[in-house]
Amino acid sequence: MLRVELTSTSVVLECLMAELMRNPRVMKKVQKEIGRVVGKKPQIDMNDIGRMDYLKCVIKENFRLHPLGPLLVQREISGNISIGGYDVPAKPRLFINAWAIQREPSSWERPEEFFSERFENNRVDFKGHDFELIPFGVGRRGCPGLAFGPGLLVLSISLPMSYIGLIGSCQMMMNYMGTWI
Ligand code: HEM
Repeated sequence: MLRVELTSTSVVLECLMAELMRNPRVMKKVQKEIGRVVGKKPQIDMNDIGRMDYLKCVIKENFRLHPLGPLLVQREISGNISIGGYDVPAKPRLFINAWAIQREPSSWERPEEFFSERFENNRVDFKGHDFELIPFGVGRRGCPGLAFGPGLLVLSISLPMSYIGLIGSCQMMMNYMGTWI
């Protein structure tokens, strides 16, 4: 199980790296923030993570555009229900399409664009209370890795980037992940 779940974090990280390479404007902003908060310190701590507000927006935007498994959230329906005017009988398995929900134009302006600033001064989070952003699922069967999955991403991105730049960090991360997968 641990092997699989570390793989999930590395897949998300890979998408994040790709988005940073595709969006040099965002990458520069992230590098600047990391430089300001971490500088050349040999270690980063929880206080540093708390101060990287832009990186958090970037991570949220990455979760929005690239949910790990678009149909990973599944539920069995316990009783007859009605959803959006459709009657659904008890028992069938319901696949919740996070990919479509997180690109829904009525919830997100310019949904196809990687625009991290949309999360600045925005209460929407991925903790399972805002149903327009559900990369970790929701409710009792939601992902228990929520507590540290995003933290792992911040650490993985910020440490290598503050020293050796993105390309080097990509290689380093891939090597690092390779030791776990
Ligand atoms: C960025 C990383 C991760 C993402 C995006 C992610 C996403 C998800 C999603 C969407 C689900 C289904 C939730 C639902 O049905 O409501 C899930 C389930 C689960 N995740 Fe994660 N996950 C991540 C990392 C982790 C980590 C690091 C761990 C553990 C160390 C973990 C452990 C689990 C377990 C045990 C379940 C099954 C929960 C259940 O069925 O009750 N995940 N994950």
